[in-house]
Amino acid sequence: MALPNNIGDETSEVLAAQAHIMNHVLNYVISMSLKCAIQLEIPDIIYSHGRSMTISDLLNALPINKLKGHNCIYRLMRILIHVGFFIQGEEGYLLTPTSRLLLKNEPLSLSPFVQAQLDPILMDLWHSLSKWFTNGDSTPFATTHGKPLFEYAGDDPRVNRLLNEAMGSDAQLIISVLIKNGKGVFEGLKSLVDVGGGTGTAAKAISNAFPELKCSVFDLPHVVEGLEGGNNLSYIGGDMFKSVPSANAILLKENGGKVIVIDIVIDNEKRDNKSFETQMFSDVLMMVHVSGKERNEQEWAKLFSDSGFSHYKISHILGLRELVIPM
Ligand SMILES: C[S@@+](CC[C@H](N)C(=O)[O-])C[C@H]1O[C@@H](n2cnc3c(N)ncnc32)[C@H](O)[C@@H]1O
Repeated sequence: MALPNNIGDETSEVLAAQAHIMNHVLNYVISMSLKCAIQLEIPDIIYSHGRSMTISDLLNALPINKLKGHNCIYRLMRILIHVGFFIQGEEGYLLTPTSRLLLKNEPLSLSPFVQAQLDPILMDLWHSLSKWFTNGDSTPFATTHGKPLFEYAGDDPRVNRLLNEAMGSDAQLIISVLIKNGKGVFEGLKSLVDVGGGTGTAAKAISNAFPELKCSVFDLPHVVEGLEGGNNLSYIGGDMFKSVPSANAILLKENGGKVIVIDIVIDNEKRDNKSFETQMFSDVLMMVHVSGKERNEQEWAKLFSDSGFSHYKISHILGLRELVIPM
């Protein structure tokens, strides 16, 4: 598209297109600034301060080279305030509900999720996405040092911990909402296995809320190695592709045959809203990280019917995730 000579509608269109490109391409500035703030423990420092925190107080409290301080921290905070992670009050910086959800000791903290998503081990996968599309072999994209990401984690304790903590932090909120608002889901169950249940965040919460329910966490051996269960909680290591029929992000399966899926259902009707955008993010993320996908309702329906279920119920009680129960 050549730039027109006279300033008019077409020029505005090109300028708007340029701004559109810049905004989307530079979006990583926000994620990476947030990651930096979390690594410097800025949310925790402001929280511990107990009231608005001036930039001088923040600089004094930060474990940074003071020569790099004032101006750069001010600029880092300015963008994070702009997008709603902090508030600039009259007397200094304050937390928002979003930054509270990033505090280290907050039970529902999403900090581990942020750290993992923005870790080079996951970010690197994106750099070879186009190469994968064009190369001649048929390997699934998501390989890290030649292995699927979750398998590779078995060779690298840092990545194992990073992924397990990230998955757990994401699961904590969802499962507490489900236990609070969807108690009926677990009624009548005697035993339940959380397939791909990570280090057991969800199963632990369920086993505590339902002491009569026997819960097992099933995941790859390196994920559950050394983990100890309790009265009604146990850990089993194995490969779901060998011993359990195909499962998705979180699959809870009772011995009697009830299947409970907590996952995204892509909703094309919501095309113009934010949650559709997040569903798209998640779908492409699944493609790149684990050669997986998010499904729309028709695709879920086909999966269930191919697996021998005649119908299913979708309940919208979990924000971005849905509770999907095939019957
Ligand atoms: C997206 S995470 C979900 C974790 C957990 N459900 C949670 O929400 O915290 C997927 C989980 O599946 C596990 N996984 C991947 N491949 C597996 C396999 N072949 N057999 C068993 N578990 C597997 C991973 O180790 C990981 O813990």
